[in-house]
Amino acid sequence: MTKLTQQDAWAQLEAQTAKLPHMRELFEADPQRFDKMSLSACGLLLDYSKNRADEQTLTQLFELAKSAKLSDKIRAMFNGEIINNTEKRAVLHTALRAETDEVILVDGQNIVPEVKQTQAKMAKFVEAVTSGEWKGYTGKAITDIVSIGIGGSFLGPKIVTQALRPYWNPALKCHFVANVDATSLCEKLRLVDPETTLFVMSSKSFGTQETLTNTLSAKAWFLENGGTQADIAKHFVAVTSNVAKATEFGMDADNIFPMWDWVGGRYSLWSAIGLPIALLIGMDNFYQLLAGAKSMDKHFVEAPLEQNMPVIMGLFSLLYGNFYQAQSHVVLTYDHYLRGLPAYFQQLDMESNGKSVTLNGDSVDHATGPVIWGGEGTNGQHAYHQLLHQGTALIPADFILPLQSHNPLGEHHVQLASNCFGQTQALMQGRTFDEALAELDGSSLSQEEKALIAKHKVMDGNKPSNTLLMDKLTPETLGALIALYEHRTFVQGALWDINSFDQWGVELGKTLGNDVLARLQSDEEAKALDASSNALINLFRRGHI
Ligand SMILES: O=P(O)(O)OC[C@H]1O[C@](O)(CO)[C@@H](O)[C@@H]1O
Repeated sequence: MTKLTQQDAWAQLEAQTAKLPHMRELFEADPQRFDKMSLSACGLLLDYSKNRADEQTLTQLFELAKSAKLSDKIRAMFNGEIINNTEKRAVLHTALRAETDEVILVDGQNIVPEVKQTQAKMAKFVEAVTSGEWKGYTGKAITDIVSIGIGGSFLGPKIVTQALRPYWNPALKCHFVANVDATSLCEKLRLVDPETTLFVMSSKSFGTQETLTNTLSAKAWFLENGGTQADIAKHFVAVTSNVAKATEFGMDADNIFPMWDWVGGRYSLWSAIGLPIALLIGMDNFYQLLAGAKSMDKHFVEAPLEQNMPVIMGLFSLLYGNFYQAQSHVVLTYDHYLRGLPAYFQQLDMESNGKSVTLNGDSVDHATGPVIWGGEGTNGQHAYHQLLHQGTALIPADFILPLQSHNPLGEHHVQLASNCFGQTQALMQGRTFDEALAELDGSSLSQEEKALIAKHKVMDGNKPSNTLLMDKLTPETLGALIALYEHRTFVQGALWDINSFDQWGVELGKTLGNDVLARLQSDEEAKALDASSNALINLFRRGHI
C-alpha cells in the first residue's frame, strides 16, 4: 500500500491547510457551520465546528482515511484478526462488551462464552461481597477494597470509580495502590482494618514488579495484624491472564478472575480488571458501562466515515499533529468527577501511539502520537490556559461537559458551562489589536502605553477545539465516552500504519532497572555503568548527597 505521505490526499491537505482562512471567517461565512459540523451518537454530542477545516478539508481527511483502508482495518479489529503483529495477538477489548449471542473467534474458538462466564463469576462475587455473605476472618462483612495494580490494571478502575462516585455502594470504600513507593501502600493500609479489607490484585502478566511487591507487603501486613495463612483466601483475590503464576503465588484458584492475551492492559477495564468498579457501583451499573461502550462500538463499525465520531476526532488529531506540527493535545473535563479522565486518555493514547516504526518496521516519515495531557475545568483556566491562548505552541483541545450536574446547586453548573463555552469561543476567535485597543479606551494610559498593552492583549485565536456534551454523566455515557477515545486512538494508529497495541518501549527501562536494583543492593561500589548511573547508585547506597 502507498505510504500515507505519498497519498494524493496528503499533498492536497498540505496545500489546503496553507490557505485555509481564520476560523472567525469560516464562522462568519457560514451561519450553519455548527449544524454541519456537529454529530450526536451514543448519548454524546460532538461539536467539531471549532476546528481548522472547511468542507474541502473534511473531504480530504476522509479521502486520506479511505486511502489508508480505514474501514477494512476497523472490521479486521472487530473480527479478531491478528492486528497486533509483533505479539501475534488479536485486539478484542470490544469482545468484552459483546452480546451473549455474538460469535467472535480467536484460534477458531468462540471467546464470548468465556467472557460471559467471567462476568457471571464477577457478578456472583460482587453479590457475595456487597450482600455481606462474603465475610472476613473474624466473620465481619467487607467494608474496604484495596485494589493493587499499575498501568492499565490500575488507571481504568481508578478513574471509572472516581467518575461514577454517585453510584457507589455506600457500605464500601475503595483505595488504589499502584506505585512501588511504599508510601502509596502505607498511606492506604493506615485507613483500613485487616478484618474487613479485601485486596484485589490485578496484573495481566502477574509479573509486574510494583504489583508483586505491593501484594507481598499487603499480605505481610495482613499476617502481622491478626490474619493467618488460612485466612488469605478470604481477603485476597487476583485478576490475571497468568493463572498458573497466581496459584503459585498463593492465590486461591477459586479467587482468580481470568483475562486474556487479546485484551491489552490499557484497554482492559471492561474485563475482570474492572472488578473494583463492579464492587463499588454494582454489577448492573457495570453492565451499563459495557452497554455504553457497546453502543459506541456499533457506531464505529456502522456509521459512514463522514458521520463517525471516533473517525472525525481521530482525523482532526492527525491533522494537527501532521500538518500543523502540534506536539500535544489537551483534554479538559468540565466535571469534577471526570478529573481523572485526562490521565487515562494519556495512558491510552501515548502507550498506544507513541511509536516510530510502521507495522513492517520501517521508520515513519511523519509525526505520530502527540503528548496527551489535561485536567479539570475550571481549574486549568488558572493554570495553563494562558499558554493555550497566547503561547507559541498550537495545542488542540477537547472540552467535555455534562449538561446536568449530579450536584445541582445554585449558579454553579451554569457558571461551569459558561466557562467551558467561553474558553472554546476565546480560543477560536482570539482578540485583535483593534479590539484590545478599544478595550483600553476608558483607561488613563497614554496612547503609547495603550498601544503597548494592546499588543500584549492580542490573542491570535484560530486555536482548535472539540466540545463533547452528554445529558448527564452515567455509567452508560461514560462507557460510550471511553470507547470513543479508544477508537479515536485506533483511527490514528491505523492511518499511521503503526502497531497501537504493543508496548516494547517500556521493556528496556524495566530490564535496566532490575540490573540497577542488583547494584543498589550490592556491597560493591558501582563502577561498570556510565558515570552518572554509577554516581547515582553510589549516592543512594551512601544514603546522603
Ligand atoms: O497488568 P500487568 O501485566 O501487571 O501490566 C501493568 C501495565 O504495564 C504495562 O505492561 C506497561 O506499562 C501496561 O501495558 C500494563 O497495563
